[in-house]
Amino acid sequence: MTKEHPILETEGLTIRFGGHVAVDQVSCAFDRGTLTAIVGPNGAGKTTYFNLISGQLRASGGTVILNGEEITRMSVPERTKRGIGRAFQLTSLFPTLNVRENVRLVAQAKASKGFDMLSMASRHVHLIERAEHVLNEVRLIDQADSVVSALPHGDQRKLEVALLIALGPQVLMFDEPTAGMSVDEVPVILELIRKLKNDMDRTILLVEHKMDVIRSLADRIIVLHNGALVADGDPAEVIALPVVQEAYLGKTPEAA
Ligand SMILES: Nc1ncnc2c1ncn2[C@@H]1O[C@H](COP(=O)(O)OP(=O)(O)OP(=O)(O)O)[C@@H](O)[C@H]1O
Repeated sequence: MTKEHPILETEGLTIRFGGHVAVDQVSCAFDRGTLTAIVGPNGAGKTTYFNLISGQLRASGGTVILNGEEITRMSVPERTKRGIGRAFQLTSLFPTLNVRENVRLVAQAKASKGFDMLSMASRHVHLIERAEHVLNEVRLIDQADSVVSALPHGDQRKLEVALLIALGPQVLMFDEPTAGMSVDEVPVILELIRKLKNDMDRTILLVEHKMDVIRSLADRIIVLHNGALVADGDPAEVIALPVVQEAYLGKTPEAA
């Protein structure tokens, strides 16, 4: 069997802010059905690298390729349409609407291409069913009638994941998904990401500082430092690298 081409690639991806090179010639390929954690010290360029992939920032140089198509100069909506989904873009889409309506609206936006083929009524039923399915998947069904702005923080984060799933992206990007969560909320989000990962069609990129989260989820770790890719490989091997332990995570191997 021939190997599939990577779903996502960056080639020499670079961005400069004035004289500062925040992402420096990063070349990396991501295979379908994998979860890659992106680690590195504060200011290493992780979020900027995400912004270049999702389209919030335009590259100074290099390319971003999705499914063999160059998307480097496309807008965020164009990239979203092609299959790049990023959790934070969807936060509190319509804070005054309830949870179910928020998910339905995203499902509707996703399905809008087929508008002429379905009657309004059957289409509406289908979208409601799709919303219910997604809310079951993220265990938010009991909050389906709650107004988003009144949801507890943990449930808002679950809704972000629900909106992402409703969008049906091929590449799912999470930037510190457990940041600011209480200890009992963290396992719920991790379990959701694990479930997404087990669906082989989904490719996940995760920026994360917590090593226990990375250990439990990642198939691969890449390390950025001063904007450059300095390590890439199997989690156990990358975590054990002295350079990661000492310089990037500030811990001894025993403590990490
Ligand atoms: N819009 C911008 N204008 C100028 N400098 C920027 C901009 N965005 C990011 N930077 C700089 O680029 C570098 C990389 O920042 P980035 O936020 O990507 O790091 P990070 O690895 O995500 O850090 P953290 O772990 O703290 O979130 C930093 O030096 C930051 O100050």
